[in-house]
Amino acid sequence: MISLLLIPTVLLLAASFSPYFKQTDREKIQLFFEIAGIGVKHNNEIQYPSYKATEDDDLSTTYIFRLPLGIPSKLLEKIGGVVGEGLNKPVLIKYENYELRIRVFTHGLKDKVTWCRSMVREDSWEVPVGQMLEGMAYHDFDKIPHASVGGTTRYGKTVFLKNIVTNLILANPDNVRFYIFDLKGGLEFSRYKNLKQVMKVAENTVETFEVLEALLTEIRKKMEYMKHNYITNIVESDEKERVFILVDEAAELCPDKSMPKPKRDLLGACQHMLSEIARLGGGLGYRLVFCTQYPTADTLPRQIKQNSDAKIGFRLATGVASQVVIDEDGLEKLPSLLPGRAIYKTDCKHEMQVPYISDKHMWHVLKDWEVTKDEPKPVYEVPATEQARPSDTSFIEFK
Ligand SMILES: Nc1ncnc2c1ncn2[C@@H]1O[C@H](COP(=O)(O)OP(=O)(O)OP(=O)(O)O)[C@@H](O)[C@H]1O
Repeated sequence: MISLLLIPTVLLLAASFSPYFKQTDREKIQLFFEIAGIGVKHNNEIQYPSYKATEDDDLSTTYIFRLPLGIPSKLLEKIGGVVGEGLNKPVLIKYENYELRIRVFTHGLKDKVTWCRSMVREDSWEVPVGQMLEGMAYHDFDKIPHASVGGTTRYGKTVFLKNIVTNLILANPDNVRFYIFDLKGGLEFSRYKNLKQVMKVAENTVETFEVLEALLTEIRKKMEYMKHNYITNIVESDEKERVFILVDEAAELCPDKSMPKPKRDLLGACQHMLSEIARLGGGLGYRLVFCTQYPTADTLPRQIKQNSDAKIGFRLATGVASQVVIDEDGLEKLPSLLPGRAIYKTDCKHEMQVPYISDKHMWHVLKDWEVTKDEPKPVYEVPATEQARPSDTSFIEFK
């Protein structure tokens, strides 16, 4: 029989401060198991996780316990909360093959992490998304092409996008292209027009429609080109170019019943084209980052969300809004008045502090890429020299 007596936090805290409790973290953890009933009852005897070993590193101490047979994962999920609250320290829990690892960190997340050049990973499509307890987390756009981002106004979405642009330009100056949809009137990204790697900054819905239409045509041509050359995914080919489509304030593209029909149709078409880009573009080298401060089923279309295997959420007002962005509660519990604090979710979930880059710092590192421009680059054309190469072994063949 399994026994779980979940005890109030106050009891854990009382235990922590009791005179009988001047013990090491390891001994306290062992006691928390007993107080919280984290164990398995077998033949009238409760078996708790038993201590095996301790490992130290610069950031933390990890206590390793052997788990009793038959302990349910639901019970293990609670250990992080129980031990974290009891020790009043940040902890991370891992369990596998009846081994439980409780990593107790010396420090919590920093309130601010300043971006620096050493965070750039040259020649890669990896971008630093945030400082976790364990170190910096990188998002690899070649592994997960699309990301959706949600968060209340002034909590760091635009800074996050600027972080992406800066890192990618420094990492791949000759191979990255950007299309930026700055639907808050071009306030934030207007100067980016002058960057060599930025093809277009669309500042209103009409421009957005035109650019998306051209992009979709380009994507379809590229699809034909790749089919022609037996390339199934750009990542497995010699093609180096990647195209980033950044949308800042997707809610501006949301049709509303109160709008005149032509405007509704225009916005509906924009949303549809973005969904198509999310659906078709990943394998072809197009990466979509879609941000909104008003996450609802209307502002974050289903197809875009389903194709975004990375979700980044800043603080939101309610659990319902959090569900829209990261498919679970949690963003409403992030600290208020702390911009840059986010949850990054792929196949697992981490809380982190997004690196902050000021405009001044950013333009200092990007100044070499500011150019005078005449015309935007044409849409993708199949190069005359690049015809079918069925014998080229670096490409994957359709069977
Ligand atoms: N990662 C960060 N670390 C520290 N401070 C940050 C961070 N990101 C943003 N900030 C602070 O918060 C302010 C607002 O950030 P930002 O413009 O990115 O918000 P936003 O979510 O895009 O807001 P809106 O939706 O209104 O455009 C910044 O000017 C900066 O002072």
